[in-house]
Order: sequence, then C-alpha cells, then structure tokens
Amino acid sequence: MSYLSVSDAQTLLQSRVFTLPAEAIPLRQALGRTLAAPVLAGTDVPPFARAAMDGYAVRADECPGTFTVVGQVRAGTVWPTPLEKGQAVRILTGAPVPVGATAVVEQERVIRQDNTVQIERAIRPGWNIMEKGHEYRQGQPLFEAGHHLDALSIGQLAAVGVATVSVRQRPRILVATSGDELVAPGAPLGPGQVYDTNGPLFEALLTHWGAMVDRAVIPDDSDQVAQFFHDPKLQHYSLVLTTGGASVGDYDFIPQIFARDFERLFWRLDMHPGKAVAAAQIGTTVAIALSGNPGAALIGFYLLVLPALAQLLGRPFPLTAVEGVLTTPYPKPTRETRFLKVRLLPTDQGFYAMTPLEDQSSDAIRSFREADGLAVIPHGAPPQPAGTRLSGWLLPTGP
Ligand SMILES: Nc1nc2c(c(=O)[nH]1)N[C@H]1C(S)=C(S)[C@@H](COP(=O)(O)OP(=O)(O)OC[C@H]3O[C@@H](n4cnc5c(N)ncnc54)[C@H](O)[C@@H]3O)O[C@H]1N2
Ligand code: MOO
Repeated sequence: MSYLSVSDAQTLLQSRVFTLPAEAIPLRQALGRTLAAPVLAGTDVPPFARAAMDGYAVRADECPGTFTVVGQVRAGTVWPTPLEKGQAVRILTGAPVPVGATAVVEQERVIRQDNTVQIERAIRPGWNIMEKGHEYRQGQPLFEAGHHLDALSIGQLAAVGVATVSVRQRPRILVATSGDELVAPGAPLGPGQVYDTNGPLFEALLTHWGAMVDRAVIPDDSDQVAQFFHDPKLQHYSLVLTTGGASVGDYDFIPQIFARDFERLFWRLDMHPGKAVAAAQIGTTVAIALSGNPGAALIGFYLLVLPALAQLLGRPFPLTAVEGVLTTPYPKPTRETRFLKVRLLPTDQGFYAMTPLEDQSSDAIRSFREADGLAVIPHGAPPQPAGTRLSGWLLPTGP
C-alpha cells in the first residue's frame, strides 16, 4: 500500500489554510510578530553627517595647522554658519558636522590653548565623520512582508522612525492530547502511566513560532472524541492539533471520525517516523492529528504543521533543502520514506556530511537536541552504506 507523500500532504494543507488578515500595532508590541507589508526607511540614518568623537571640526586640507575655535556644537544642535578658513568648531559626539568641515579631530590629538587648537599632523578627509545615510537611505527597503520581527528588527525599525507596524494577526491554535495513560507533569505516575510530553512540547513550540495556544485533553472514548471535533469552539482556531489516537489500535478513533463526519484530507503518510498522522477539514478550521509518539509527532510538526503555520503568517516556506553524504552506514531497510535525524557538517565540496544520531526511536525527543537536520531515505530503499548521497532538510531552530 502506498501512502500520500509528505510533499503532497504539504501542498494539500497549504490549499486549506489561509494567510491571516493584517493588523496595525505599536512597535513596542511587535516582538515576535510577522510583517504583513514591506517596510521602507522613512529617513536617512543617520539623518545628517555626525561626529564620531569629541573633538574639533576642521577642514582636513588645512591640517597640519592652527585654528581659532569659534564656538561649540553638541548633539541636538546645529552650527549655524559655514566653517571659514582657519576656523575650528568644538564638536561633541553625535553633533552634526558644520557645513564646510571635512574632519573631526579627536581632542586627544590636538593642543588646545585658550581659543586656539593646534593640529600637528595631516588628517584624512572624512576622519571621525559618520556619513549621512551610511546605514539606510530614505526609501530603501528594510524588511519584506513575511519578515519575523526579532529584537534587532525592532531596533532597526525604531532607528528609521517607525512607530506602528502592520503585522499578521496571531494564529490561534488548539493543542489537544489524547491518551488515558497520560498524566500531567507534577502528579505521581500510576502503573502504566506516562507524563504528557506532547501538550507542553507543542504549546511551547507553537508559541515560540508566533501562535496563541490553548490546550485540551481528549478522553479515549469514541463519542467524546467525536464530541471534541464537533464542538463549535473549534471554529475559533486557525489550526487544531491533536496527538495520539491516530493509528490502527482499538482506541485510535480520530482517523475514522475524520472520515465519517468530516472531509478527511489524508490518513497515514509515506513518512517514518510519523506515518500515523491524519488531517481533516472541519468547518473553517483544519485539524492535524499527529502520532502520539512524541518523536514521531515532532517530525510531523516540522514537516506538516510548521509549513501550515508559515502560510497562516504569510511567511516563506520554513524548511531549507540540503544535500549530503552519509558518514556512517544506516543498517536497516526502509519501508516508508525515512526521515533520519542527522548531525550536519558542511564540506568544501558544497554538500553536508550527514551523521545519523544513535537514537532514531519514534518515542524519543532528546535526539532532536543534537540534530541539525533530517536526511531522507527513499521508500523501499535497502540498508544505506556510508558514502550514500541523500537529500534532506535543515531543522529550523526558530522563527
Ligand atoms: N498494528 C500497528 N500498530 C501500530 C502502527 C501500525 O501501523 N500498525 N503504527 C505504529 C506507529 S508508527 C505509531 S507512531 C503509533 C502511533 O499511535 P497513535 O498515534 O495512535 O498514538 P497512541 O497509540 O495514542 O500513542 C503512541 C505512544 O505515544 C505515547 N503518547 C501518546 N500521547 C503522548 C503524550 N502526549 N506524551 C507522551 N507520550 C504520549 C503513548 O503512551 C504510546 O506509547 O502506533 C504504532 N502502532
Ligand atoms: O507514526 Mo510512527 O513512527 O511511523 O512512528
């Protein structure tokens, strides 16, 4: 039986999730948000040529020489008249360079006596002057639509005078875990019970990537699973993400309910780990039911959820394709396309050396900490000797 490919599933999901509307918000609230429109510099930065040092503004072509100090200019003020031959203006860091001055000689390099300064050496034009517009030119594009506003972006936007930004509304996402064996961290574990990893993990990941997350728990009961997906509250969410109950076990109700009551988009993908995954259109929202195994669900998160989230935010596709060569053999044959956690080292031949991590188990998440990417072994492939050329994806660490 051949399952839908990951790229077909991505395309299908992209056709069902829509980029959210824009809203205007104050710059101070914009950290972590995504620009909905390009931003151009509204002014030159700096807006005028300014002194980089405390010293004296002079004409460089008059150095060495002795100058009459005719006054002082400090940051926030402007020297009113063009500098004449033989004149120097006492200037402080950040002050506009007087018209006619071509250098600022720092005070450590001059001899000041009463109202004269003596400069004993030749000075290059432009010395200690920060040129107007050297960082940004007015009208220059600063950021594209889809740009993630990190702390540096906030500083850059402030520097060009932006007070309000147009950003995408934050996607609301519901993360629901299923599995009666799950216990919230903090409570003691009973026999056969495990701590809920997926709820906290996906809440944190989605928040990190810019979503507003609510959490829910779905009991392992067919009627209650159906009730969960029929709840009108689901329509408040751009995406509904569930984990567990997505396979073929006696308590795996989700794929059947997707097919029975909604439009099931897919069930099971040509993807290991994470084959046990389903998706459905539920009214205006899209539900993605990931595997219960945290490591498998995490593969589904990177390959399916993150691209859908990027689309909601109007951001570029979040995964970067890479090429590499296995440094060690991979000993098992591959049935469904295998996404192997690898460490990546660039080589000077333009591809990566790909070293598979030891723990590839679908219940484990710890190895993601050491993984830089996923190598892709095609379905039906035999064991892979060292030196095999594979394509893969970089695992993005943040928005
Ligand atoms: N006969 C078959 N059995 C299984 C198949 C199959 O094709 N045929 N697929 C296997 C694969 S692959 C996976 S992956 C799992 C997926 O199963 P489910 O998505 O139905 O998930 P559960 O059975 O509910 O849970 C699996 C595993 O994960 C633990 N779990 C669940 N939720 C959490 C959570 N929030 N935090 C931590 N751990 C969680 C759960 O206790 C189970 O150990 O099915 C295979 N079976
Ligand atoms: O969904 Mo299962 O690992 O294919 O790990």
